[in-house]
Amino acid sequence: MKRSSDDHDEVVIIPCLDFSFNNNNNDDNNGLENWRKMMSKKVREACENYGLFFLVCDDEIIPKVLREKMIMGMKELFDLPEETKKKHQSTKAYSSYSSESPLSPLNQSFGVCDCHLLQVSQEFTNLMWPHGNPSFCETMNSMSAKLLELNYMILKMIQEGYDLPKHYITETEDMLTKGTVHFRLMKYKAPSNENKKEGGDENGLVAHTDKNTLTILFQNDVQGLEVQTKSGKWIQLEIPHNAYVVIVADILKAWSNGRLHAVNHRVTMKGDKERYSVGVFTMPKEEAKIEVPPELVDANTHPLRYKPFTYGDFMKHFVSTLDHENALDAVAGL
Ligand SMILES: O=C(O)CCC(=O)C(=O)O
Ligand SMILES: [Fe+2]
Repeated sequence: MKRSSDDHDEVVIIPCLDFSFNNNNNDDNNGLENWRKMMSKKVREACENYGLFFLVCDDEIIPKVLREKMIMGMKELFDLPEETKKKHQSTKAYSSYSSESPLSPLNQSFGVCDCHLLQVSQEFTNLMWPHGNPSFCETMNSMSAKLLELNYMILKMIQEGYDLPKHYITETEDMLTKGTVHFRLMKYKAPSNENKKEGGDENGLVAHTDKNTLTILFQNDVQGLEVQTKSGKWIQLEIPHNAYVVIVADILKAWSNGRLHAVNHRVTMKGDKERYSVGVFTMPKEEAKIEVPPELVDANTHPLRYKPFTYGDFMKHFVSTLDHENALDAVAGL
């Protein structure tokens, strides 16, 4: 468990789950199966209660050195001239370079769609560097593939946490995944001196819920990610060194009939250090129908909140309104 606090001293304990199988030294299969069952319940509880959890793991899941290489490579990437970075453009949503904007004056980001495919990361690094950058290409590709695998594993555990019949797990997996995967690299500048003199901090990323299924993030050790508790308070997360942050997004909230909490979050920059973060965002296919399993509906305690909808319709509505708070209810709310 890790503490996160805000200015009003509300202390919220965000669960920190250790996914290292080796730390659970069970030789027999039953041990592993029991471990997974127990962990699935913890994952479900954290996602229901907080809409997020911290995850730590051993090198077998994601090597620490890969994480370090990723952050180092990102520094080099964001240091490239603006005109080079702007070459990464696509008509697809969230798949281009975005420089600082009035809404996010400190934030630059690269969205790379399906970066776990080698050809995609090669095209990206060949575009950014005159001779490519085989080492960073390999790092990006490997990191996105590992985060994607972890993302799918957590999605499966969430479903197992609800003890749904086996056939659902495969069907839901097809529904919740199998779409494009967004890999995002972000840099947040430290707030300007002028702002610091006034003791202020600055908006790194505006408040939002994620519009995909499940997000995994990690950062260099500069804090800045804040979440809104169910009681409405904003707290700054103290993300443990080497931990990942797993965030429930809107599609999981809808699928689970509102049981899983899509947590509102934002980035606020303080201090004088730059922050780098990386995220993998899984999303369904456009035509995938998001439908609540009947097992998650209970007339008394959990009446049906969402009618079936396609991911494409939801995104079309969101992109045209940019209404973060009400997009889900507007499209599917009952
Ligand atoms: O930089 C971060 O830690 C958060 C990024 C985020 O929330 C997003 O890209 O949706
Ligand atoms: Fe987000």
